[in-house]
Amino acid sequence: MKILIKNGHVIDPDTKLDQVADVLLEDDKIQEVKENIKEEADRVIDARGCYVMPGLIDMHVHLRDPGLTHKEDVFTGSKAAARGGVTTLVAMPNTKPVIDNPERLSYVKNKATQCNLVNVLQAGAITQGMKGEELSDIEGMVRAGAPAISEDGKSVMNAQIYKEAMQIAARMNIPVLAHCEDIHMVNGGCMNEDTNSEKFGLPGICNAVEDTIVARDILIAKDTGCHLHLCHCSTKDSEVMLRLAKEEGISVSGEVCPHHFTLTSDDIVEGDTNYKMNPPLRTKEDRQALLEGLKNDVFDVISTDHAPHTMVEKGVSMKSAPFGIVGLETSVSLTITELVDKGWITPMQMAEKMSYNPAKILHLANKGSLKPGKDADVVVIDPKESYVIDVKDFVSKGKNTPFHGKKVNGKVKVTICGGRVVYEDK
Ligand SMILES: NC(=O)N[C@@H](CC(=O)O)C(=O)O
Ligand SMILES: [Zn+2]
Repeated sequence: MKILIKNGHVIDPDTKLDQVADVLLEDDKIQEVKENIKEEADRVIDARGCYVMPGLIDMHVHLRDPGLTHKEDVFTGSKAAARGGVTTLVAMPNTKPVIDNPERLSYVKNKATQCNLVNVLQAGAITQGMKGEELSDIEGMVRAGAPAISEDGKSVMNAQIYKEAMQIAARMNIPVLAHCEDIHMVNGGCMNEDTNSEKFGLPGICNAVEDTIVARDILIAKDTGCHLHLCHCSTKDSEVMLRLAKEEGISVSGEVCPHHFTLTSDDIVEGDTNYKMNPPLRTKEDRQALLEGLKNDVFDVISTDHAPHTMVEKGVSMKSAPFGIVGLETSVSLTITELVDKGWITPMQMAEKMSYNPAKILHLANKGSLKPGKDADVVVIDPKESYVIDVKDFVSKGKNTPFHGKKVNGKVKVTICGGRVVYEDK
């Protein structure tokens, strides 16, 4: 099976190629990338005017499987990923039960194999049941295929337990994906603590909730030598600390989610729980720092934190609704509209942050690259096509997004995973 992608703007951070060229895929590998490939192919894709990038890698997805499949499951989540140009995703372990042992990890792996759409990698929980008390079988889960460990949804509040986990992660050569939040300081907060929370009369979440744990986690990573990846950074001081840690040579990376670089708490529509996520939308100053940090490559990764919830669950007050919004089907458009079109990042940086860097952090040697011999995971994106985001078009079970009705530029046209077309915009 040969697929020839013709005349696209090929953007490959691995080879630094950034020009119009053709890409030939043979079976599940990249065969050749150059101008004017003459080869016969089973399928020819006209990519004129489109970016052709290595398939996107989303390091932060909640698939909700097992146990919470009314919100999402491996199949619907994989379909949403494919529609978003994502060919590899890391699923977080805050499921029911929590994925804290090799058997549960294999359940997700097997289900993903049956779905046969995108590459689903499952992160293992750091502590048993995510209770923060006893370490889970980290070695066993890594042997069963976990590319990382994470307690996402929470921080491991006991620093000694976290240190032991980081020592194991360092030994096993896997990153720790850190959700930074001092739970004692949240104190019932449901949005950022600022003039808007005062105006709405809602309890706030201060920046220190995130910042204190970012500082702590960087210092424990320094001590143990493990790679620390900071999930969903939202504050200006997270950017400062990540920058300083990198300057000091500590092995650390950080991600920003589209909602945090697009919106601030000023955008919150009173009572609309689609604006409730954790960490919360922050202030203009925080957003500005995130944009600068993305531009200057302090932040290595754009991930979605795709967090589906049902309308019923979300259809309550700001105080009692669960935190989280979906992201898989809007991240490419928001990244192009808010970052590329406004000059914050180049298309090459987009490919780095959405594919190449995640592959490096997760040690996925055959991904995030269009070099011949690498996996035939490719996304074709029309950066100029504009459209209005409509939750009715989502294939995810989750419709919880504040971006319904937003006009955006940039549309995923074709997603190819392992040499097979897994999504096509028609
Ligand atoms: N981000 C969120 O608001 N919610 C996530 C948890 C998380 O990513 O921290 C979820 O699982 O719903
Ligand atoms: Zn989180």
